[in-house]
Amino acid sequence: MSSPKTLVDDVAASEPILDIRDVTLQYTAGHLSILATYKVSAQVFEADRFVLLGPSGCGKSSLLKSIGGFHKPSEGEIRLRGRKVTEPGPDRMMVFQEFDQLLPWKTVVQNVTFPLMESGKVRTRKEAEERARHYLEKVNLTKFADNYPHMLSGGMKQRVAIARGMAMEPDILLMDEPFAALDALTRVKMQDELLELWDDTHFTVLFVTHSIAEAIKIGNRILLLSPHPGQVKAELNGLCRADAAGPKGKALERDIHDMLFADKASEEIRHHG
Ligand SMILES: Nc1ncnc2c1ncn2[C@@H]1O[C@H](COP(=O)(O)OP(=O)(O)OP(=O)(O)O)[C@@H](O)[C@H]1O
Repeated sequence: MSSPKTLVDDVAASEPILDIRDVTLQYTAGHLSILATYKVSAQVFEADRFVLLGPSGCGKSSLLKSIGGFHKPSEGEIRLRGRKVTEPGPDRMMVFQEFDQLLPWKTVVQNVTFPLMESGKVRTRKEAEERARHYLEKVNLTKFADNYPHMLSGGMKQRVAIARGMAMEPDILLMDEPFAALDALTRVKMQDELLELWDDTHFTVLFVTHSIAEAIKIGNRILLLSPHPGQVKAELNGLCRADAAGPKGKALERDIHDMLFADKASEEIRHHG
């Protein structure tokens, strides 16, 4: 009789969509060289809700920019479906924290159709419009399709950005603290909506946050990065959504907090000891 399959077997059996291999990211400012991440490795698989979690300045945004093709690693490489990432492309769509990521002179639906037409993802304007309206419906914005961005709340603008990203049907959606600038209630609502959207379409998403609670709520996997320069501290797999809001979620939150700040605590002990 064969032994039961484990999560590890499943992960090993499938090819990763995104393969981050020993990625070191560096900036140069004058004579100064700033290390943002050091030898970070991770693999993201189809339909993962993969969260990059770490304190401010640990290089989360830098890593996302590098995956987006905007920043070349000084060491290591990033592969998307086996191809080395060297430049931006429509196979990786980004959603940022800022509310000004929409084109203010275009309506909501035009903001979604614009990259579809520009990238040649669809052939006709009609096809682009149909696809845009389909995704706007998914984020509950049908009624606002013909409004301009300045007529929308922050949460609604983020929904448009999500619809725009999803309409491109990318290999992976890259989200850089997309809800961080929202008020607490809207943030919770948007997290719930994102999960509902995932239940509906099972898209692959890489989600950056520095909120432990948000990471636990959103992710089925979490990559924990150490403070600056970001290095992999731990990888948490097989997280269960049903546990996130209960006592198991709270215990995990405490464990993650301890893991993230263990170095700081031991440093403080060294300093004061
Ligand atoms: N364009 C840049 N030029 C020089 N240094 C930069 C640049 N962008 C980021 N850095 C530095 O790289 C390090 C990582 O920054 P990054 O913004 O990637 O971190 P982060 O984890 O996303 O932080 P936060 O959560 O605050 O957004 C920081 O020390 C930052 O000062």
